[in-house]
Amino acid sequence: MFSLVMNAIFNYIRGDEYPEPIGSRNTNKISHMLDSFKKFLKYLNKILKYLFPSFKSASTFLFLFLLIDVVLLEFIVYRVGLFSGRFYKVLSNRDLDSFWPLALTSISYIIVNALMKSIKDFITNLLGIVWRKYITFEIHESYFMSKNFYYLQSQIFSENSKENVNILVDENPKDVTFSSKVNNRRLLGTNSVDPILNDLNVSGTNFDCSEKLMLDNPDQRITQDVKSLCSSIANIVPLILISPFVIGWYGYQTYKTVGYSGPLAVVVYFLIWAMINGPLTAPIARVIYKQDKKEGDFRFRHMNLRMNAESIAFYDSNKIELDKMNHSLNELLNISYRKNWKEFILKLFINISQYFGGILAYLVLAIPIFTHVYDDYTPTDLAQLISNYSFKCQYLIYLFTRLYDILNEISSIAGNTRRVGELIEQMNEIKNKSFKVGHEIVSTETKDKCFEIENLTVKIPDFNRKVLIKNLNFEFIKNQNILISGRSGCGKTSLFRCINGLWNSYSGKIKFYNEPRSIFYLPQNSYFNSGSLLEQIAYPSNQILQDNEIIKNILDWLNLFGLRYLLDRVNSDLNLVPEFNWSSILSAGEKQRLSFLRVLYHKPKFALLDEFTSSVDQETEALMYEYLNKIECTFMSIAHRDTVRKFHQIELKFLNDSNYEIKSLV
Ligand SMILES: Nc1ncnc2c1ncn2[C@@H]1O[C@H](COP(=O)(O)OP(=O)(O)OP(=O)(O)O)[C@@H](O)[C@H]1O
Repeated sequence: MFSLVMNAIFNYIRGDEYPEPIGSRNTNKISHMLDSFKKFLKYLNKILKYLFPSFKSASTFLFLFLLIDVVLLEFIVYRVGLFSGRFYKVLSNRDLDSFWPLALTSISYIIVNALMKSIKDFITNLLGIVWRKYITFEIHESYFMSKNFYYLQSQIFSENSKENVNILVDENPKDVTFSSKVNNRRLLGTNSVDPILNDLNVSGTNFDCSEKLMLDNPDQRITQDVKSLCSSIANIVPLILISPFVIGWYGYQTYKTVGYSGPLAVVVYFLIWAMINGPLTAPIARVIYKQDKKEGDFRFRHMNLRMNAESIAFYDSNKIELDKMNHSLNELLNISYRKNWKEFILKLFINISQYFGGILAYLVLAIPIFTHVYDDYTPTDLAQLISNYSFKCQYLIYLFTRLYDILNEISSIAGNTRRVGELIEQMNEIKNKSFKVGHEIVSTETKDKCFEIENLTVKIPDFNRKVLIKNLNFEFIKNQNILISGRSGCGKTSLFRCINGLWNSYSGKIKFYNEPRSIFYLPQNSYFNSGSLLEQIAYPSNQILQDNEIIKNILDWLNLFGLRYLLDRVNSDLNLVPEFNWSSILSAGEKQRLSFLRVLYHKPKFALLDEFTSSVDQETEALMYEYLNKIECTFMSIAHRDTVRKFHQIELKFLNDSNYEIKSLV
């Protein structure tokens, strides 16, 4: 038993089923094992809290009920197993008086047995569903909180300490070390990127570039890994808990019949079985992990094709996509073939051992029978003894192999625990560490000022930390619309990311004089979710105003911006939820026009607009800008066309070498 437990734990600890992390090959194996085991316990502890939120939770009751059912089921199985022996005796003796009661009792037991087994399966599945609900709801809560879904899927590196909080939204600078280093350099007149990065490294408050906030397939972890983790735990934990007692009981029963040789033969048989089975199973666990990963990649490719079907069709790049898709499929199939071969050898061995296990009881019993131990038994009693012993012996073998399977399943549970645990931990890190920036509002009477930017130096939050914008100073105030221009890739959207709080890879101050969340953003890529036309316009608000005036305005805007025909698609019902996906039926310009209605709907005082007219004609573009003025919205807009300059009072232009210029347009 000990070797079994050790084998299962070792399987997990040595990390065979996971690809070895780069750079870890030369590290001390023992400490790596201990480290992995500690991690496993840490993640398990976290997950157990989700599984049993309280003593009174539904999952606690279900689990206890399941445990009771499993114990009773073992008792019934034992009783049912002894019926054949009793039938042997009754039939050999031609004892009709005992036959009918025995037949009725056995039928009743069999019905109860079937009922208990079905209840066990039912509760196990129910528990799996309840646990999945608990974990997934909790994960969703964190995944959608603090924009975790964005950080987990973007190539963004975290920062390693609170000292790195570079956003300064009030009057008291917090990032003294970092800011002062940068400022000193600037005072000395050093403007190149390297000295700033060197300063970062020696100051001890550097970014932790080894810690990337990207996990592979977070969607797979939430949708699949959680599901299989919950059902595996529901399946095996009750069995693990009762197995030692049931094995002890059957071991004792075989001992009572034939002495030590009974349980000893089973243990020896099982140890040989485990020694061969172990090396055959471990490589399969490795392959399963890789296969899961390849399944995720393959599914992602199909999803990607679905999302970008039109672009790919326009490029006429079917061949490239087909090659890539088939390449991904081939990788998956190759692993599946390998797994199948490995399973063939394992199953061959399992089948041989199962049949051998079937005759083991008779081989063991042959010894006392041929050495005349049971000479005083009548043939009928001997037949009953052989039947009973054969059942007990075979069931004991079954219990050992079941325990072995359970322990092997632990490595799959450990794998899923790790994947789900990593996700939970990563999300907590984003929440607790300094990754997300908390915006504060500077208390002031000047409500006409939206924010003020002081000495802002923005870096790309990747490994290289390239500086995009250096020492930027400006303020965004009412009725002073700002045009942001500059060559592609110079950092225009990145400035919005910093203001929004998506990136905190910057130094300097962003002082808000209005609630930061009241600023309305129109991102470069229009986004539409499923739902009614009204929901698309009211997005991102989920409390939709339905009064007559608003509806009338919406109908006017749809008319004005050439989107009236969209009403035909929803039977003139703004609240109708259509079958189609808005993103796939709208043209790029229509998407921009429909997104723009969101600004009109929300009427924000301040808005940040990222190339929101790049796909519409100039006439409509002018109308859109005029409407912004009409609703008295002050905006900063990123745009490339000269024709929009007249709608702005200030231009912030990004130049080469992270420099910029600000000029008046009036
Ligand atoms: N998550 C990211 N990880 C690494 N680099 C990034 C990331 N997001 C943006 N970048 C890089 O940052 C630079 C600035 O990007 P940004 O989106 O701000 O450009 P932009 O000026 O808005 O360009 P465009 O006019 O083409 O939209 C680009 O070189 C881009 O590749």
